[in-house]
Amino acid sequence: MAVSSHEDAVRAELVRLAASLFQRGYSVGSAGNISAKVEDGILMTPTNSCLGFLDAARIAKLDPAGNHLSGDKPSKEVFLHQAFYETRPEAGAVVHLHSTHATALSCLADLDPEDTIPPITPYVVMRVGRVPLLPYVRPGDPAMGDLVRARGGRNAAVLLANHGPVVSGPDLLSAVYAAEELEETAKLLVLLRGQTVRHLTGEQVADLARVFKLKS
Ligand SMILES: O=C(O)[C@@H](O)C(=O)COP(=O)(O)O
Ligand SMILES: [Zn+2]
Repeated sequence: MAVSSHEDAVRAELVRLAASLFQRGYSVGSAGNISAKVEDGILMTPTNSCLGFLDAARIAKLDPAGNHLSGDKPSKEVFLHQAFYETRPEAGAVVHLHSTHATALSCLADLDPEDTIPPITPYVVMRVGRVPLLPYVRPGDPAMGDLVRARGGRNAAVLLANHGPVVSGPDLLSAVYAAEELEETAKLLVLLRGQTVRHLTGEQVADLARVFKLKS
């Protein structure tokens, strides 16, 4: 199958960024999966692959309807990724990790399901936005796609209960940066648990949204 130079570049970028996430401990073993749109479909990490050691030529390719076209068998979370692309036309990439602190937050029984990552710093507002908690379903369950669709594309990122974060962005680099920012903020929130925390006010969040033209 002929591969465009744009697709070649996206494959190379996916391998590079996934390895960087792995090397810095944002993923371990074969946890996590990443996808990115190309002209005629979606590239997705193969199921059971390690983000640290991807082979660009073996990355799975799906058509826009989600049918497997080439490469290794795609991640079992294909429904999750597809639901982001369906509900957020501006999404060009989706990153799912089991990064430690965001996953720790996803296991807390007293988390606000509408606002799991409250606005404690401007950058998390700018990069990630509001992050709801989606109820637990088994990894790979098509119901995960329905849960994402039920949010109607309002959120660039979600936390999967007792599982981990999922972040979308206009391109791979933006989605990876947002996933990193979400994890770092989750770390701060875990560190700050039990302390009285000053959150940004609604006005401060609105000011960021206005100045940086944020959608969610
Ligand atoms: O937690 C899981 O099992 C998946 O969500 C995951 O992170 C890795 O699954 P594959 O992408 O199918 O390897
Ligand atoms: Zn997972």
